[in-house]
Amino acid sequence: MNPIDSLFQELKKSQRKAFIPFITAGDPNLEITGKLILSLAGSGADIIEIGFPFSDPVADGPVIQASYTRALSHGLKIDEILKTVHEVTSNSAHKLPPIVGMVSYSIIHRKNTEKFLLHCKASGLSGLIVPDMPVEETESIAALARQIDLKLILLVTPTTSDERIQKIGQISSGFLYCVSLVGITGERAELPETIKEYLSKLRRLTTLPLCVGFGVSRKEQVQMLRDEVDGVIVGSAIVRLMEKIDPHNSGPGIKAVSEVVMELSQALNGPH
Ligand SMILES: O=P(O)(O)OC[C@@H](O)[C@@H](O)c1c[nH]c2ccccc12
Repeated sequence: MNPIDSLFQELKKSQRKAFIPFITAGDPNLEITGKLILSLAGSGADIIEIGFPFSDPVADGPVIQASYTRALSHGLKIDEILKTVHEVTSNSAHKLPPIVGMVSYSIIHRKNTEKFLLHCKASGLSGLIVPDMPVEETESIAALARQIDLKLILLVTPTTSDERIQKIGQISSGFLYCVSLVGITGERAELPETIKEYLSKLRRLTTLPLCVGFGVSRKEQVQMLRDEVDGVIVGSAIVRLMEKIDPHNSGPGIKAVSEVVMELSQALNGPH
């Protein structure tokens, strides 16, 4: 069984929710990405989302764009990201949380799609989040992904029509990425007031686990969401701290990232 499916089954039994931190691959370098994965795994991450930096990002706010720029400034290659994931997942003495890649369709499209998906799977990724998949390509890629048991996680937003939500719900697997707001990634002081209605509408339209991302950075926001969702995704609040990691002395910077992850995952699953 795909590790994402077993995770959500286990969480459901113990009435827990998935905490999903996002980090950019290669910021400040891939060796540190490997160390961050291990550190997040020990700090309460239930799934780890790894962003594949892209020069023309989709929906990314300034914090994540800057992180992509830092990563790409050293000539980062997609194959090297997958190599790092493979090294970390195959060498770890402990069971790691499932890792999903956040990959623009443009990256997939530039490669041979089938080969790329197989390479992702063989490297130890459990799924891919593709935020900009063209509707016409979706079904064939979903079929390929299904064949090799790689989850294909698609996004819905507050402006997606009910009809489309149902369609996306049928094609997606693993979980549904529920974008909390209309806009780009980045920390927000407030989440939309209508978020609970939006989530209960999604519950009626799909049986997939619902994970909410965009704008979430505070304990109070995580606590407000925890009864409505199956998981929470946090990117910018974590990536903002990655900028401070000193590649020559990465310990303190990695610790700072992990502390935030621990705090937020405890807010998600700790006592009310
Ligand atoms: O940064 P935020 O607001 O916490 O949102 C999560 C998000 O960063 C991460 O899932 C993500 C990064 N880049 C993306 C592009 C599209 C969709 C999602 C993403």
